[in-house]
Amino acid sequence: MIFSRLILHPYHHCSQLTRIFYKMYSQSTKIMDKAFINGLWVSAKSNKVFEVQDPATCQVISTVPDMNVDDVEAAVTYADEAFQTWKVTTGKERSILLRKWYDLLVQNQEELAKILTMEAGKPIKESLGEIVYGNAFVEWFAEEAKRMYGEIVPSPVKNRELMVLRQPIGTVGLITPWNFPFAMITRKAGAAIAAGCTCVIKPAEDTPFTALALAELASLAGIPKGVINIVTSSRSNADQIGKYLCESPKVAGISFTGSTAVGKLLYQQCGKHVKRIGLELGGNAPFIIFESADLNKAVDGAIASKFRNCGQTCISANRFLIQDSIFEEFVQKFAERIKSSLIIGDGKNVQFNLGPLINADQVKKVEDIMQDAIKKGVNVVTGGNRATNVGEQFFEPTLLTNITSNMRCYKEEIFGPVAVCIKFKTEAECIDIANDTERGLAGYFYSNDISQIWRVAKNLEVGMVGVNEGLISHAETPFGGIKESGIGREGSKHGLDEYTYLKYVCFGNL
Ligand SMILES: NC(=O)c1ccc[n+]([C@@H]2O[C@H](COP(=O)([O-])OP(=O)(O)OC[C@H]3O[C@@H](n4cnc5c(N)ncnc54)[C@H](O)[C@@H]3O)[C@@H](O)[C@H]2O)c1
Ligand SMILES: O=CCCC(=O)O
Repeated sequence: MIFSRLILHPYHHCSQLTRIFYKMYSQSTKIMDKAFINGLWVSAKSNKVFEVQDPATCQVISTVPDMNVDDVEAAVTYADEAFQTWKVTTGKERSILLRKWYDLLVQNQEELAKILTMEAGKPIKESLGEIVYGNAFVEWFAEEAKRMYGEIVPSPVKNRELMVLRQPIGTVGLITPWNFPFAMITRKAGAAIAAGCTCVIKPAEDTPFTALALAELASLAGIPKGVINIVTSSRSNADQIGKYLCESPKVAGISFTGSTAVGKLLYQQCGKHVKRIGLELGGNAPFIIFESADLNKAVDGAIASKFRNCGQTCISANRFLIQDSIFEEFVQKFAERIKSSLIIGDGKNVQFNLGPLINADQVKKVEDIMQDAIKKGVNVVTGGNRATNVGEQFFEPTLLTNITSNMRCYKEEIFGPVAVCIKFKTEAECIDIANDTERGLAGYFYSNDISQIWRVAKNLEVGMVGVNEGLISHAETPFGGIKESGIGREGSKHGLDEYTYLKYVCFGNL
């Protein structure tokens, strides 16, 4: 059915997008095996490829080029060439092309969601949610492209006029994760292209297909060759590609979303060349429920925040902090909701709303964290095991109490469907626990005490706060963290800042 919809699509040839579907949904032997450089679909210079698996079935979907530093060098050269003409386009011209891209993304959103579910395992409804969310960045930056304002500064001396221009920084390297393989690209590339930059994008090895589909639609929208390039690579080549992007004089900046360890490495590599870098790294979000909270609303928020993408979200609730007077009642309601509303299975089937973990490493990480907690005396209220009856990479939605501060689940970003419930007595104690981490991405709390709401919103050491709300991300608002969760902001009117620099121009002797 999908395939016939795409045949009717007004594309002039069997597009890349169509070929991906052909493989996925008709069991054809045709494979989608190309990266996208300078407007062309290309193999790796080495001709090497690597396999990408469906995390729900562990079956190979297809192969893509396993590119290395030779390929990324070519991509950067083309992107740099394209920058020479792209940087002099007007904001309005860039806006029109971004809008065309957005329109095509919207027209293809159902198909894009299916690709996303296939490679990331996200339940299909949630994938559609990510596509809609990701598209909103392209729409937003199509509008912002026209508003890249400079400043006229009143001169403190006579005979001078002072002006501040905003200019694109150049070619940028965008390195993206597997957990939001679509929206993390549109959030970065939408802003970069709007600002007049060109991009070399390295998608995560687990999820290259949504990136390739995005490039196909960008090309159909008329975004010129070289402005968007996608370099696919296996994990083993990621470090040399990252290093090249950080060190090449033709790359003006890096934007990265992913683990704190890799973010720190890229920061170091960029530091050597004083290169611009935006980092959106791991979180360890507290989700606090105070005794004045509406517990039913808190349970809604807890489910949405904890189990979004099976817990594999940088802003997922990682530690539930619950005031002692309502601890038992909240835990009971939360456990009941987990059992009654989360249905684990292959997300291609609309009846399932909790998918697999992305890969074997992620399953092992969650299992190890669980084993450590069991050894140290945790109480498993529900779940706690791999759901091998469903598939190799599925993990039961889990709720834990009796947490102690020496457990890994107390300190680490779990990135899985495991909810950790910790009791506290006073607001001060809870703020201390919430802030007792080197991370500072998001924090959530439920309260109906207005003074407390102001105090806690201000005292949480994070870049984003949800008050009586568990889902907070929008294209219109600044996304980013403090402490070791990163630097810079994405989305919102601040999103262009990462990709522009200010140039002060002094007109003298007038
Ligand atoms: N902040 C987030 O949204 C986010 C996303 C993914 C993973 N994580 C965290 O990271 C943990 C591990 O996941 P992961 O290993 O896939 O994340 P990762 O940081 O290793 O991977 C993210 C991206 O970085 C690339 N990469 C890896 N090593 C690189 C290097 N040396 N130089 C340049 N690029 C490199 C990967 O190929 C991928 O594209 C997760 O358990 C989770 O805690 C966070
Ligand atoms: O996990 C990273 C991104 C999540 C979001 O944008 O809400």
